[in-house]
Amino acid sequence: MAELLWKRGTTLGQGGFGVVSLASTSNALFRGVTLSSLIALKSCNYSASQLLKEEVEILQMFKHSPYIVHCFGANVSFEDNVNLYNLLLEYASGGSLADRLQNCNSLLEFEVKKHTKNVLLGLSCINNNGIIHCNIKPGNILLVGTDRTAKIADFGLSVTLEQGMNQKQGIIKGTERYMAPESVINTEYSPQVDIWALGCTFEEPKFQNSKLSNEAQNFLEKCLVKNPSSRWTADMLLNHTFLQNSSKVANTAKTRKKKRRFSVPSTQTNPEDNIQDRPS
Ligand SMILES: Nc1ncnc2c1ncn2[C@@H]1O[C@H](COP(=O)(O)OP(=O)(O)OP(=O)(O)O)[C@@H](O)[C@H]1O
Repeated sequence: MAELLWKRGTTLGQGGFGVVSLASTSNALFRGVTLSSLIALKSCNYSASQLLKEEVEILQMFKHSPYIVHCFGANVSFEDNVNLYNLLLEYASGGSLADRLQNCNSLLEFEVKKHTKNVLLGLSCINNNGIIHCNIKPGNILLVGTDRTAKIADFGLSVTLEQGMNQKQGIIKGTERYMAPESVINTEYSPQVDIWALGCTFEEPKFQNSKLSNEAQNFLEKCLVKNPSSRWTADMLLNHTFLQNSSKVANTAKTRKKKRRFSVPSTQTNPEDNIQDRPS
């Protein structure tokens, strides 16, 4: 099978499990997919590549979802006398939602609506296929293409439903400020932890603030229900009134220059804030 040829460029960022770099490719078409000339490489030392190998397997499951970052496979390179394991990913030219928030402090409600809808479509696909992401946060929502489509990335902490059910061994996964109460208190993991994290992603610190529309406020309340069995699922939230007619609202909002904004909690960038396999 044809190899995807690439040349490593500048570093885009550093995560808990590897370094992400920009790379240029020479293949215009790869395994039936038309490539842009740029991809992203998530690389780590080959000897510590188990988590990236698991991540590539999960990403391959979702290669047909437009709301999950596309993975072109993985390969090994020898650079500066080190064997590196590389995940070949679709490049998000818009950066992450965390970058977007850092640059603007708050988002117009129509933009929140658009991103929320896309993330929920991705989560519905993930959760209905038996996977729990476990690390939904602004830094793991990437904005791809000129239309800045929000896509879910970084499956480094993901588990299957079965693994989630058997997680009750004092093992905590996730990024603290986005972790659902049941996972912090009882190390309980179900698809509902992703919904809590989504709520935290778009929650305003002053949640009662009248700047939010009633629909937006009600939507967040459904995400942030303490009891996971009463928390709404991704499919239920996709039918919430907040997300209805989102493109129409986007146009109206644009033309009338509505000033309804979501400010979002400052995002954390310290990889040590990520908790992985930490005994409680
Ligand atoms: N496909 C991509 N295109 C563009 N930038 C990316 C891509 N994947 C990751 N990045 C950027 O690289 C940085 C590191 O990403 P990575 O997923 O490794 O870690 P993280 O989510 O920041 O941290 P952690 O792994 O600790 O949760 C992030 O800032 C992210 O925005």
